[in-house]
Amino acid sequence: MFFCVCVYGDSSAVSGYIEAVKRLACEILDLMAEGLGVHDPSLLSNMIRDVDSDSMFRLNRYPPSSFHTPPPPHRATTTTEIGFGEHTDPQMLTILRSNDVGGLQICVAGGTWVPVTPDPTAFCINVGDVLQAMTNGRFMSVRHRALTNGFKYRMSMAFFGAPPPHAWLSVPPELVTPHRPLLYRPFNWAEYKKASYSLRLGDSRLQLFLK
Ligand SMILES: O=C(O)CCC(=O)C(=O)O
Ligand SMILES: [Fe+2]
Repeated sequence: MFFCVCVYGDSSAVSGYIEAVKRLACEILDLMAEGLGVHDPSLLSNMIRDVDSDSMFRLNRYPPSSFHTPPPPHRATTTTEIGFGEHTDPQMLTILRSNDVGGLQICVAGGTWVPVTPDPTAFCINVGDVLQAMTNGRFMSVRHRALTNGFKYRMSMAFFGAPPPHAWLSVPPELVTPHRPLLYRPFNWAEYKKASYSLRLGDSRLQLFLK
């Protein structure tokens, strides 16, 4: 069993944190756009800066596997379980931070799951589906999942930078060339969210928007 709480910013500690990671997300997006040679480097981050941005903050708490099924007395370890099933984050960019308990894994080419070393002093940055679409596939949304630990609680907090519901997710013209034609048809975040709700967590949503 896994618990998650979505927070829309109320206590000053939480809203201070959200403001700081939002700024970080915008800086990263500006650097990404600059690196891709996009003429207006704030084109991506403006989506998150917009007052109507649908960004969200989530706290995840994964009780240890032994919380529900204690290991038999002769065994020192329990098996790990899936705490958060495999998925890609639908938004643009995720700024994730966890306690010192491992569990996050990312899926690399060939379908191998690679553990991310837990570091409570570091941020893990995930590219989400919308950024994949807006960069015409230059940055790829990362498939990931979280396992529970045998004995310890894993806690994580994630800021999901998202566009306003009705903004068109347009691809900068510099990223569309004869060699790299447009991958996805134009859509907005409201449409994408609606499509996501009709699918299962692990389904590949972007496929529905291929041109
Ligand atoms: O807890 C984690 O490390 C991953 C959480 C996650 O993928 C999510 O909240 O979307
Ligand atoms: Fe995620």
